Amino acid sequence: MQSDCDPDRPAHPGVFPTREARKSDHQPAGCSVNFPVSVVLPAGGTGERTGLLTPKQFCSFLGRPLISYTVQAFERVPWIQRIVVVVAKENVDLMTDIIQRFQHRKVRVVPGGSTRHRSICNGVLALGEGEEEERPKVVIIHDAVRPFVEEDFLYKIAMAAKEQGAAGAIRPLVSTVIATTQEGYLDHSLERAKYRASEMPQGFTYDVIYQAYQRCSESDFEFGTECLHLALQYCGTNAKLLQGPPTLWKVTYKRDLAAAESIIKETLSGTACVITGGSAQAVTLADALQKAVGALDTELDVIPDLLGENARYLLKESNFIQVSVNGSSLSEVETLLRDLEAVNQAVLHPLVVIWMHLSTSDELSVSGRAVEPAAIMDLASAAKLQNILLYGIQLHQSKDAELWERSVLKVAEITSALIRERSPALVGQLLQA
Ligand SMILES: Nc1ccn([C@@H]2O[C@H](COP(=O)(O)OP(=O)(O)OP(=O)(O)O)[C@@H](O)[C@H]2O)c(=O)n1
Ligand SMILES: O=P(O)(O)OC[C@@H](O)[C@@H](O)[C@@H](O)CO
Repeated sequence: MQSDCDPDRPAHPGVFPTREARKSDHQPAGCSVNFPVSVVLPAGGTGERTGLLTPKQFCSFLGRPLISYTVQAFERVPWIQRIVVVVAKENVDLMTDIIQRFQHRKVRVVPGGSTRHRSICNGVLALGEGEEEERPKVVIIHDAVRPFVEEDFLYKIAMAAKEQGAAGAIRPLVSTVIATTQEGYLDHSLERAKYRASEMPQGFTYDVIYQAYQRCSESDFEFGTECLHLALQYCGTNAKLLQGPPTLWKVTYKRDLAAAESIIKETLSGTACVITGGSAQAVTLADALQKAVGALDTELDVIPDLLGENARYLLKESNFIQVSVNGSSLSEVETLLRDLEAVNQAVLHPLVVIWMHLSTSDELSVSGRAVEPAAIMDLASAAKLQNILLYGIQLHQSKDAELWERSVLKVAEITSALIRERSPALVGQLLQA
């Protein structure tokens, strides 16, 4: 086996799923892959261009580092067997902790190198360390700071890489590329229509990318930024280029972190389920809410309970609205919280639970509060420990149609904001609509 790309790279013991474990992975319709595919996620950089001390791949969004979102995007693809994450030596333990904390599978951590190519090379070598038959047919290489990648495009890249030996994602150029003189003047500009931006993911047959790194120069390792070029230059393999979706962008500058957080929050706030308990007034509120919140980009499913068929919502939903009518008991939402804790779905991101208290009798509207705020605050503090964000909204069902409509619109606005922002600051608050 050739010497390391980074001579002082210590092999990091990793555990890959056994062949038997792999066979259990089903393959979704439309993406049937009949050859082994592994992934290398270069994550060994320092993220200088963000201006932050924390490398961008470890910056947290909703309590989880960016790299964990990227790993999740790959580990949920059933035809991907192994994921090698390449991090700076000083971050190997941190990455190992992230894998354990967020219960990532199929992942091995490998120390990176002083440049991106050296890191990627270390990852490729790690994939070749097992028996020959354990080696992947195709290696997908993907910057760890590009978290928004979907299975269907990965499938296209993997299939093209198997056919051609190499494949890469491209996107149209936004700005024109120009060459400058030594003195900082325009030398010439390139005809933008003839060029494309090279993005990730890229795919290679294992032999091509392995040989490319065997044969490339020190200058390639030190200054290169393009694996497709290495495949062409050193293996004569001309990559198939596939136009990817706009979501393949790379987190590079500080503003990109804010953009990534906004997309993550948007992804989590698309749907919610309203549990009515079967009460007629709750159903009336839920139906009105469904129309109002729908207009605010969150789709609501209205269900009476989480029993039988409806239990599936516990496993697929990130946002829950428990409607309670009159009474001051929190028992229904306490039951919901217990059900959510039992399915342990809040490992990867915080769940939102909104307790919506609808008072329909006039005397309660006079007192203004049917529930002691301290009660919901205590419950919310306990739920927060399970990464569940509990909020309260109180509203009164007015007999005045206009007033009722205004209340429902206000509840819809508050509900959408709570689901979208997932703000820790409002946890346990009993908001009045
Ligand atoms: N020695 C290096 C340098 C970069 N990368 C990884 O390659 C990907 C793309 O590189 P880039 O966006 O340039 O990341 P950084 O090098 O961290 O950014 P900067 O240039 O701003 O420091 C990132 O996931 C980065 O962690 C790596 O694995 N090893
Ligand atoms: O140069 P950086 O390390 O910022 O990013 C790496 C990019 O060059 C690379 O991801 C794509 O251009 C495809 O090779």
